[in-house]
Amino acid sequence: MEDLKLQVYEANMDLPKYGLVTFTWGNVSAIDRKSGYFVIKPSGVEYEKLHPEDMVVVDLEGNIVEGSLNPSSDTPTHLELYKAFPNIWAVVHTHSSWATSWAQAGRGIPCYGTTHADYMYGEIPCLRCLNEEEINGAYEKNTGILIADYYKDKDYMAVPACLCKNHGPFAWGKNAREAVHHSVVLEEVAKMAARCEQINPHVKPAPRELLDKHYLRKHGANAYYGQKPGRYISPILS
Ligand SMILES: O=C(CO)[C@@H](O)[C@H](O)COP(=O)(O)O
Repeated sequence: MEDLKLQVYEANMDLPKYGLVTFTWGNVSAIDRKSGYFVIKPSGVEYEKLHPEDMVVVDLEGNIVEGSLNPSSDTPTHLELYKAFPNIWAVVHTHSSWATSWAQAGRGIPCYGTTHADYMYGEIPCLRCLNEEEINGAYEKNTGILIADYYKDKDYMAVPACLCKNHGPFAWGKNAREAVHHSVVLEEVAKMAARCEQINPHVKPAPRELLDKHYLRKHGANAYYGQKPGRYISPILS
């Protein structure tokens, strides 16, 4: 687990490096699928005071397996995503300001150009706000269940990120580095899309041919994790 702790530490340190976090508003985790243990940033620890040995190891029941600090408050959300998405190995949550602005506005981010299309096969969805019972219950767990439920009939790697209304963005990937990369892409396309709509309020999403051209040439319809041909269900095709 020491290697995974170092990977997760480095990925967490990339959050301030890429301007995705203010104070401690973000966390990265990654899972060892053999043991079912995942490593996550400790709660409330400033990045500049963070060390690899501070990372917390948690099992898929939510028990702390290793570590003296409390795991991120978002641990239950990460946990639900690892249970629901067997082909992911890392999760990132931030409050990056452009993506969080779309989340607060309750809007998904349309694909307006090839920057978006290269990584996300269509609109980045904004999921509904949790209801009163979900908010007053196990909020973070319910956030993970909401995301898992949205993607249950979709290819969660075709659009490896989403927005949770009145909260913020979550992203995932095949390792911590890729999950952070998706978070950076998300924040950049959120910024571009907001400005695009300011410049031209009547702007339309990019044509489907452009989306297909850019996404599929990079990822292919079944590029991810050996998915069976014909099984491919993208968020916008289902
Ligand atoms: O979404 C939230 C709070 O609204 C959290 O993501 C915090 O922004 C980070 O919490 P820790 O990881 O430090 O517990």
